[in-house]
Amino acid sequence: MEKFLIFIINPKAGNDKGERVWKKVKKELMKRDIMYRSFFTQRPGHAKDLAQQMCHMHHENMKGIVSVGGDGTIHEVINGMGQYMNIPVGFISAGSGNDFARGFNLSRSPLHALNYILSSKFERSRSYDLGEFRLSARKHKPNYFSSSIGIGFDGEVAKQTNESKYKGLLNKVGLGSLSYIFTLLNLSFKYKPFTLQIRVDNKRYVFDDVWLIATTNIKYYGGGMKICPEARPNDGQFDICVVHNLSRKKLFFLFGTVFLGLHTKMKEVTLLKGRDIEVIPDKPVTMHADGEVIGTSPISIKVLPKQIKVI
Ligand SMILES: Nc1ncnc2c1ncn2[C@@H]1O[C@H](COP(=O)(O)OP(=O)(O)OP(=O)(O)O)[C@@H](O)[C@H]1O
Repeated sequence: MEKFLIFIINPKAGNDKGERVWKKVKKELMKRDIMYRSFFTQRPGHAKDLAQQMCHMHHENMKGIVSVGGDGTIHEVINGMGQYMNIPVGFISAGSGNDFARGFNLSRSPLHALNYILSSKFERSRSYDLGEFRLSARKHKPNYFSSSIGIGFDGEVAKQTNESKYKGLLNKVGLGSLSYIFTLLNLSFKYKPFTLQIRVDNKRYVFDDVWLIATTNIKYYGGGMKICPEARPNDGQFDICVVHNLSRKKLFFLFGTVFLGLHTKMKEVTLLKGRDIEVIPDKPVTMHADGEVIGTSPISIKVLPKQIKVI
């Protein structure tokens, strides 16, 4: 039996861009007479279930599994793959942020990315590091992330935006990204920083007045911010950025400089590197993994070197 590609499409990604991107991709696949199967997600969490079912049923007949959507969709696909992480994954950008494409050096143009996927030798896909995390310090079963985990201010921005009424309204008029800026501005006057204990490999640190901690596999974050400019997805470790003792005025300065990675020069920014990380704030703070809200701290994070294959 000829091997085929599986596409998992989030039609709602990028304010319905997923559906539009898929139409173009499908046309190209038909034109080139490519063997594939495709599935649309119908709800949050569905991409994970689909990936799990497809890997279970077709792992022997599959060339690869391609996620069409944003960072949240590929996050779910990877979490559904479980024991089948040896199956190569592809990514066609249709989200609003698409840091996965930036960080893994993939084209953000859907048709270029498709072209690249179709011409690649799947068995020779490169292996990259993957993140494993457990909530409540090692008691929970592991979940995975490919790009980053954000703890604190940005976790709260993600949570409050998703719960807001204005996100839906702005999405309808194609201005969904503005909803994050609204929440960010609002929270920047209200957010209460916290004290943090963090263990990175065998070293322990304490930081006061912490706004956020980002643990990243790639340098990009939140739609192109260079939060950890030295992060590489194949170096066997994570880069960590702790923002602490920051005045509210300087918070805006940080947002102005982070897209170029120049925030790292600020004395309020500490950068660390490590493989095995435990984060314990003095109160529960909201966290996201690859932009998806995952709950509240504490959390333990571990690098799984060369664990995923990216087409
Ligand atoms: N059919 C659906 N209806 C509503 N939400 C969905 C559906 N399918 C998936 N989702 C959810 O859509 C959310 C957003 O997806 P995704 O992150 O891929 O796009 P995005 O937010 O536009 O992009 P990015 O994360 O790159 O900014 C995810 O949380 C996912 O669970």
